[in-house]
Amino acid sequence: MALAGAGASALRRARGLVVLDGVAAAGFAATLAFTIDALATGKGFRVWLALLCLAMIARGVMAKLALEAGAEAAARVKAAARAEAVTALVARNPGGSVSSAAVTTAVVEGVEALDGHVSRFIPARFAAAATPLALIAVAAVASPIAAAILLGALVPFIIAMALAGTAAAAESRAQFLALERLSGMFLDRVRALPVVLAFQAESRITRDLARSAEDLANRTIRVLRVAFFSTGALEFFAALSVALVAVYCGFNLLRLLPFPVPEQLDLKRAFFVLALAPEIYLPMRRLAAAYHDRQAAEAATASLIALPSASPRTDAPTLTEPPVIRFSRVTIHYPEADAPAVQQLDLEIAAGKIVALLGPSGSGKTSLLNLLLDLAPLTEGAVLVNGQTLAELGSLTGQIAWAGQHPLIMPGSLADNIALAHRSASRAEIESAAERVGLAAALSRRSAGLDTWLDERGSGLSGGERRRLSLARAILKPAPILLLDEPTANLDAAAEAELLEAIAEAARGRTTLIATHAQAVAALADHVVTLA
Ligand SMILES: Nc1ncnc2c1ncn2[C@@H]1O[C@H](COP(=O)(O)OP(=O)(O)OP(=O)(O)O)[C@@H](O)[C@H]1O
Repeated sequence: MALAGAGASALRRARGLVVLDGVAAAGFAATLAFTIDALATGKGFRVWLALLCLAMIARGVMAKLALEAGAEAAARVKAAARAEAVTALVARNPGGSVSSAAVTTAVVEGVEALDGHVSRFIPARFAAAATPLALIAVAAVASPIAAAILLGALVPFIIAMALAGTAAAAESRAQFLALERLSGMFLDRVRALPVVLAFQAESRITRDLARSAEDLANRTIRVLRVAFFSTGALEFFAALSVALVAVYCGFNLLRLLPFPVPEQLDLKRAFFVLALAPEIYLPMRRLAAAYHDRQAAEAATASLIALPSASPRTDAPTLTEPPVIRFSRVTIHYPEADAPAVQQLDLEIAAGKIVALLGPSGSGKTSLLNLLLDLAPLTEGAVLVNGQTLAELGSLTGQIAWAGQHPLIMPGSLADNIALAHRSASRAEIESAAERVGLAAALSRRSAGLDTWLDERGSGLSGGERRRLSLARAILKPAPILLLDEPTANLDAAAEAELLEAIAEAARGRTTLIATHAQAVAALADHVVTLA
């Protein structure tokens, strides 16, 4: 995912602040050394103490500002990543399929995992690269030998960091995959809850979920174990090098070193080096602490990259009249299928006329409707609207009223669900659409009428009522093209006869394509095409 640019200025600020923090650390060590020296000599003690306090305050302020800048950068990167992932999903390639569980985990947990990487790891990595060597160079001004000890001790520290990082990478990836598996499983089982209950599979599903949850817990513990071990090793080397410097400074001050050295430290220089030593390791310890954030982000990024990407579609210019639609030698071949769903089809729907598609199940009727909705891939040929190809025009979906075979039902009232197709419809328009498709009888049985609450499964609606709801949406939406997919399936002959009038009325003044098995519906058409 190309997230370059998002949060870049906040990140630059965070990096600048961590460098300034290094400068303040040197200032703190210097003022501490001079304060101690002034305490011994009695000269300028108050001035040095005031400067020491100032250095401490400056460090606190800089740490706070760096945290804020890191958090701001992370918030911007996460917002950009989420927007990019959602745009890619909405504009995904027609006919491609993505597991909704993988998408949910990638967009929610995956994007969230970028937080620590941007807010902590990136500034910490910059500080670890820039500060330790600069501070060792500063320490060398006071004591070249202490600086050499600090430099030498950096080597095992860096090796320990690299080893810990490699071990953590594999564990983090495994943990993220376990999380993805558990989220996917949970989402699927919640969706299929009525089926689970109907087949009395609750205990088996509970066991499966418990196993997945335990797997995630075990993998999380392994990640934590690697993190604790690596932190322990790093703290050991940091403490060891500070101790070595302390021993060297102490023995040098007391002139008790068992070997000759070319320098003699005084109290001021010894204190300066001693106060500076922990500061040299601090950025690397912070980096090690933030290393898990990087691993988590890497594991999550793999899932984000796996999401399909497609450039957002442009919308076709608004059609003021029902258009002529022509399918010219159209072939639809789904990427996963062995054979094409539709091959070399020629078909023209005159402006404002109705064409019915008849044909056995699987002959490609729905696929042809889906082609106009950008939901099926155009493998060969062209779809022309008023003589222009869809590729030239852009997406027509905003100008199509559509009643599909499996209407999407959102949690909300029946009225809200009808209005999904046309958000600005008035209550009177919604009521009229519901009545025209014969929902009135169904509504009279429910005390709340159009305000009857539906869950996302549409529980409580019969198959026929779902069809009617779908048709009501298509009737409500003012669009010059109408696509109906099996509008009378699941209805008995009497209900079908009732709906025919509503369909004929809905098609009036629109270019209409109806996929159907019903001869009565086909009889409404100006032209009937039978697919092989
Ligand atoms: N997303 C898809 N990926 C792969 N194959 C698909 C996809 N959608 C449809 N197909 C296949 O394309 C062929 C045509 O399917 P389509 O749904 O268009 O037929 P249909 O005539 O509308 O069938 P029905 O009358 O049962 O609704 C079928 O073999 C189907 O399995």
